[in-house]
Amino acid sequence: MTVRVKVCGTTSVHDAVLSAEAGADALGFIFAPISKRLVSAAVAREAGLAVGPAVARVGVFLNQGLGEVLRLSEAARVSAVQLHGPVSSLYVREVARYHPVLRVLRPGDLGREEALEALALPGVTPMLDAPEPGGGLPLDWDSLREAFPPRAWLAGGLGPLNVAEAIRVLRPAGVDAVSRLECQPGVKDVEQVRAFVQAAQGAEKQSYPQ
Ligand SMILES: O=C(O)c1ccccc1N[C@@H]1O[C@H](COP(=O)(O)O)[C@@H](O)[C@H]1O
Repeated sequence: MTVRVKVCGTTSVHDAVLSAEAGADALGFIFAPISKRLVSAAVAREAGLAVGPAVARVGVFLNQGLGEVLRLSEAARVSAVQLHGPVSSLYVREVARYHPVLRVLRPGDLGREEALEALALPGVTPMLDAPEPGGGLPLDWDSLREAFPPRAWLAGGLGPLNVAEAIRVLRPAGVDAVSRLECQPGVKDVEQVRAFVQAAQGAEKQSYPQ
């Protein structure tokens, strides 16, 4: 099994190339207006062209209208969409008609039927994140061992120093991080990005020996 590594909050072509060269499998582009890492569709599109199709480009949205999600995703030419917020399974289904979806859940959502319903839809992959997206706070991984959904990705306060432990405990399909990889909001710290990708890939070799 290969753990996928996503570096989120990309706001420039420079940082996109930096993360791709560090070995990231996916880059996140945040289109939520409240974010300190807000990026335009034009820059995201240019960054995607710079890294090429081997690196996934994920458009990140927080509780935004369906039309806005589809319009920005099309303009930025993303290859997947990440949906945060209390949106309905009908909304997730509609987005998944056009794009592969990472549906973000918080630990408190794991018992909610409406939240879990969306995970059964074709093209929808779960991602577990902390209640405050981009807040840099890790989840309590041990308490999630039983409830962690199959095929799920993990986010929330991950960085070079703790990602290996998170992978060992929960065995996620992918890991995602932003705030611990920056020198300031929206600007990548190259050493942290490299160390994060290496730590995740190294943990994978230990956790899933061939
Ligand atoms: O980072 C943001 O500003 C943000 C805003 C709106 C939606 C999602 C956002 N970021 C996501 O937060 C998680 C993890 O962040 P962190 O590593 O804990 O800082 C990640 O999924 C980002 O895509």
